[in-house]
Amino acid sequence: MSDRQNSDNGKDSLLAELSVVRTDIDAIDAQLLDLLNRRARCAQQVGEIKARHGDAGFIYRPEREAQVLRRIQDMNQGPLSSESVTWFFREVMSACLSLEQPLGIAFLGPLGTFSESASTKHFGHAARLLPQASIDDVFREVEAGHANYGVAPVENSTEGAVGRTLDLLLGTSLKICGEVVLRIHQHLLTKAPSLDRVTKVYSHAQSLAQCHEWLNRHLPNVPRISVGSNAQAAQMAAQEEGAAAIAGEAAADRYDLPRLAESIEDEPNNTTRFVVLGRHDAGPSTAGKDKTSLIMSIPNNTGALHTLLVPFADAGVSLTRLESRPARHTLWEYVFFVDVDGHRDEPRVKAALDELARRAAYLKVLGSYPVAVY
Ligand SMILES: O=C(O)C(=O)C[C@]1(C(=O)O)C=C[C@@H](O)C=C1
Repeated sequence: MSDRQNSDNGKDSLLAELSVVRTDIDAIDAQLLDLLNRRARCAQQVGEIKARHGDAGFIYRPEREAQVLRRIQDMNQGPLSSESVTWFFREVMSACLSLEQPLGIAFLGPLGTFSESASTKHFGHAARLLPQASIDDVFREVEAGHANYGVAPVENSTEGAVGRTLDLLLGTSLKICGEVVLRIHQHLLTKAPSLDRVTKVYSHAQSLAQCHEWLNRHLPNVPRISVGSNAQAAQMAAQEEGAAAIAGEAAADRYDLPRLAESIEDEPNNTTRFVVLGRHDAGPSTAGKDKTSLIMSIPNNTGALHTLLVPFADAGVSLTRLESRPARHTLWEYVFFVDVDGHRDEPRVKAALDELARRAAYLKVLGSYPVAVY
C-alpha cells in the first residue's frame, strides 16, 4: 500500500472514531439545551410568584445562589473542576435571572478594572455593567435606584483596608448583601515584543507597589508612571509604542493587549475582597456559611473595646475581621468595622447583637450575607 493510501486510511479511521463520540456530544448538547431552557422557565415562574407576593423588588437572591453553587460543588465528581462548574452555574443563574429582571451593576470603572472582574464574577455576563468614576458614585447610583446593586473593594491582602469604602459604609442606607473574593493577578501588557523594548510602565500606584520587586529585577531603569486606574494604564499602553501597563486580565481583553509577562505580583496570594451593596440584605443560606458585618463605637475609655467584644465571646460568635477607623464626627474617636461568623437571624448572633446594642454608643448592622463561593 502506498504512503498516500496509508495516510488516507488513518484519516478515515480517525474520522470514524471521532464521529461516534461527536454524535454523543451532539445528543448531550440537545439534552443540555432542553434542560437549560426548562430551568429558565422555572426561573420565570419563580419571578411570577415573587411578583404575585409583592416581592418583585428582590428578584436577586444571594443566599439562594450560594446554596445552588455549594450544592453543585458538593455533587461534582469531575472531571470538570469545582471552579469550572461554579463558573458555569453562575452564568446559568445570571442568564435565568436576566429573564426575571435584568440587573444593572455599578462598580469602579473604567471597563477593564478588577472591579469589573469582581462584578462579572459575582453577577455573571448577563448583568449590565455600569462603570462609575469613583467609589462614591457606586454608592450614589445604588442609593438613587439607578443601579440595582453596587460592587466596591473593601480590603486587599497586601494593601489593607480601602478607607473610602469604609467611610461610605458608615453613612449609607445600603446593605451589604454579598461579598466577592478575587485573586489579583497582575500582568505586564504591551505590544512591545520583548522586555528590552519597553520604555515606560503605566499603572495604578497600588499595582506598581504590588509589583515593585519584579520591576526592580526585570525593568530596573524603566520609568514607572502612576495613573488613575489599571484600565486607564492599559488604554494608554495600547496607544503608545514601547509603553506597557500593569493590569489584570479584564484590561488585557478589553484593550486587546498581549501579556508579555504574567502574574508578576510580588505577593503570590494577592487577593481583594469586594462587598456587594444593595437595598436589602440576604436571608440565611447554609448553616455556618454566612457572615454579618457591622460598625460599632464607644467613647474611648480604658477597656472600651473589650466591653464591645465580650457579647460576641459570651454568645460563641467568632470575629473574622476587626478594623478601626477614625470617626468622622467628634463624638467618638474611633469606629470599629467588624465581621462575624453567622447570620443575624441565628439566635447566637442575635443574642450578641442585642447585648452589643445595650453597650455600644453606636451600632449599625451593615448586613448579613453568604460567605463568598469560589
Ligand atoms: O430561586 C430564585 O429565587 C430564583 O430567582 C432563581 C435563581 C436561579 O436561577 O436559580 C435566579 C436568581 C436568583 O438570584 C436566585 C436563583
